[in-house]
Amino acid sequence: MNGQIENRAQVLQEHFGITADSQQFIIALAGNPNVGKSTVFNALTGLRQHTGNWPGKTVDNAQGTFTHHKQNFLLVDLPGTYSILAHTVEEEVARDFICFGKPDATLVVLDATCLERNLNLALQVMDITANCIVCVNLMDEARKKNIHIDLPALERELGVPVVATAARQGEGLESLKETLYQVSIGIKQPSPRQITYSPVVEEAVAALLPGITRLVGTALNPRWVALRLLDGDTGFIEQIHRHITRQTALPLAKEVAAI
Ligand SMILES: Nc1nc2c(ncn2[C@@H]2O[C@H](COP(=O)(O)OP(=O)(O)OP(=O)(O)O)[C@@H](O)[C@H]2O)c(=O)[nH]1
Ligand SMILES: [Mg+2]
Repeated sequence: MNGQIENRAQVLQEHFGITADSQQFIIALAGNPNVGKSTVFNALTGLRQHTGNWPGKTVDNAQGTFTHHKQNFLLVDLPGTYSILAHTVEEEVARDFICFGKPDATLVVLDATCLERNLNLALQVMDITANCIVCVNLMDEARKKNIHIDLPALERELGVPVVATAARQGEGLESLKETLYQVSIGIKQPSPRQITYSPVVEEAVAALLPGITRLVGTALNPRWVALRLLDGDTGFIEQIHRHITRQTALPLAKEVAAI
């Protein structure tokens, strides 16, 4: 059972306290603090939502549903974070959900008025999952400040769908729902730009990839796992151990130690 993730509904229930039915598409909502995630979340889900805490953590959790083309979606509002390298409990929650909750798509909300800073998180999410959509929110504020964003160029550069919104005004939400639908159902297939690191890092990644692929299979993106391991992220090895298989983590740790 190496590398095979447990049944998703069971993982969602046991590890994340989320009850989802097998017909629902699950969307993770990520973004820096204060970019309008909850505004997007509220605009899409209305009153069909409930809030609580992530299991075992004093971090807020909000889940809500919406329907588009008769397809039901479960939207999960993740804590606002600048990164998902798990230096804080919020980052750990966001990373674990994107990695192990296996959402059908991850929506990264960005602030149109400070795009460059916000793109860091989008690039990290794109390293974990191909099913990523970028929502450039606060477009009304950007317009007020005479900030022009070349959305087609951004989409080309990132390799993932980009949707512009002004969520407080309800602008762009139909297009957002349609894009979430198309990516979740597979009509639209993002192909995120992959960052190339220095030759020494790339060589180490290449050395690790076969072993990691053997161990995690398709349960995680092997390149992301290699980069986390090379970064000495021992907490992540523990999470792999917790979420995937008990046999996986130890050989992984040995492979890294051998490099
Ligand atoms: N002008 C404008 N304001 C917005 C827009 N979207 C959200 N806001 C406002 O921005 C502020 C922050 O919005 P939230 O939805 O709470 O942001 P968040 O990302 O959930 O914040 P955290 O959960 O604290 O990380 C609120 O005052 C919103 O009303 C928008 O498109 N335009
Ligand atoms: Mg919020």
